[in-house]
Amino acid sequence: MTWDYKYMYVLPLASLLTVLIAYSCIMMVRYCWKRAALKKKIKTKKDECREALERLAAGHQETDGQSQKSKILDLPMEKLLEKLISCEFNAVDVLRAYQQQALEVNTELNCVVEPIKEAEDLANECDNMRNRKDQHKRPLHGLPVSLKECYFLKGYDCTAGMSDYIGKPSEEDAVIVQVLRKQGAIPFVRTNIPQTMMTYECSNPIYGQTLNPHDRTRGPGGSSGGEGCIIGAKGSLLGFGSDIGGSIRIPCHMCGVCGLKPTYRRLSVKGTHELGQGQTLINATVGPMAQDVTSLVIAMKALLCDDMFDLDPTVPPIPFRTEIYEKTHTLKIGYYVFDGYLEAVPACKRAVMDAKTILENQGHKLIPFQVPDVQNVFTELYVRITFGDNVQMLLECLRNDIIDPTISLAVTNWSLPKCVQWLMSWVVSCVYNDDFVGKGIRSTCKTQNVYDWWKLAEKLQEYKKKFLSLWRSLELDALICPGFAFPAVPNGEVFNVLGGVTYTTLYNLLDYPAGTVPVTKVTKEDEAEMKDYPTRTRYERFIKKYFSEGTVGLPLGVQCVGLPYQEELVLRVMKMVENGAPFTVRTD
Ligand SMILES: CCCCCC/C=C\CCCCCCCC(=O)NCCO
Repeated sequence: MTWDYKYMYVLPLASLLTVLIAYSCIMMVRYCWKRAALKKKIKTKKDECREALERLAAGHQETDGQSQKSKILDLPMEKLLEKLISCEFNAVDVLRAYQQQALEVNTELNCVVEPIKEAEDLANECDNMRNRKDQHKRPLHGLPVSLKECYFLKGYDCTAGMSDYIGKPSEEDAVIVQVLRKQGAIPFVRTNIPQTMMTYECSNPIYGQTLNPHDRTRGPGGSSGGEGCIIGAKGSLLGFGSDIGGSIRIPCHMCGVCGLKPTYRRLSVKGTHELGQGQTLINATVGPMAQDVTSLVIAMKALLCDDMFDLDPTVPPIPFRTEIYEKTHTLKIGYYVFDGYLEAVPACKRAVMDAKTILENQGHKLIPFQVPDVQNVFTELYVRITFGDNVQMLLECLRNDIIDPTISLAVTNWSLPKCVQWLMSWVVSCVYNDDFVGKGIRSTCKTQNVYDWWKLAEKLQEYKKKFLSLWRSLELDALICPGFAFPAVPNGEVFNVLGGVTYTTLYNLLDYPAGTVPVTKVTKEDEAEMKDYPTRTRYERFIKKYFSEGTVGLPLGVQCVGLPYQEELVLRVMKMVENGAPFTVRTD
């Protein structure tokens, strides 16, 4: 028998193949095993939160019906506080009324992540204080407040919708939470967020999707969507959100509530979950959200106190300047209805024009304002900075996670090799007939080294300088502009209209305080005007589709903007707009 040389390769090849198959099988099993473990981890967390809510609901069934409930829920925050401080109402009764209301609205809207179990003890402590008559010293005595899930709370997981953070409870409360407690407030529920908090569709694989209180087929906005929703549905009077691109203002606009994004560090950000805290050019801020402007003022007054300045010495010790808020002199206010990139829909433009009339009727001078270079500023500065690590940090956090469908397209794109992303970005630019997304994608892979980063920081400074000199040349005190480019977006569709964020991101980039106040609602006439909305680009076509029908009655806000550290002036403008347009929070 002779050895056939052609067989000399068979054995090694067969062995190699066997090893490859075995390796693939092992990897597959490992992947499936990891995936199953991940699903279990998420389910366990979900079950824990659901059970906590059920326990709270069961507790309420056992307690007697509350005669005072509707009396409590009908009061605006200012009046409720008066009754709590004067001991006309018990903190425990008020807490129970709001717990019940939150549970009720949550059944349909899914805005609450979990209840805060310490609330009951705090309420009892409040009621015990009345013997010592100490309650007068605490401006938020007995007030239940809701918190976006990203605030650290001792003993609670702070996940931002990412399973990597499940089972890692915070060791300490956020500074804001500590100060709120010292001032008498009772944190009572934690509210939902989008996965990563870097989009405005409020959905994640752990807690699910939150719906808009005015139309369940649409979203509440985000990322503080749970807050917008619970306050808009009257399940909370005061809540706290965070904002690096509009996350306080977008849900306020879409849910018909008020909110303030202060200048960075006017309030302490210590103890809040943020991806990429090493990025310090554009910073996330925290701020209050409420049913009316007076409640925001009460919250700011209470928070800007020595306790906050002691607990976080990076916060400038500037107490709330009531004299600025209460001044009555005539203001010069700029306004615009179009920022130069995506046309706001007619309803959102009208909201600004309504606010303009309201302010003019109060004697103020309004002049047109033109935002310089907004599209370029978004792609070349905002995206390049906020995703300046080539999105590494975000991808690392999501590496072993289940990705929510609302962000999966972005995450898939970012996971591709850079050269493929580069090619894709040009395809996208052509298909969309719009350079916004394409440029945005290219921007996330542009920064290579410290030199690039410094150049970017310089460009940001230049833009800030340009904007300020325009502001100064017009001698403005404040600005008003659309709360957003459109009202609440149909569920699952935010990605198709992402371009709307230029209206809000601008004021994060500039670090100007900006607040959103509801002004009006979409009318039939606004909708009819959508027939002339442009359809040149993909975003425009989607906007036309989503907002030409089914939007009547949706809330619309305007943004009021001031120079850095002028929160009191911004609140004054918001209050004046609110006075002329009493918007009642409505739930259908
Ligand atoms: C993970 C999905 C990202 C999609 C890519 C979007 C690029 C830019 C859009 C910015 C959108 C900003 C929305 C609001 C973010 C915000 O303010 N978050 C609060 C964090 O505290």
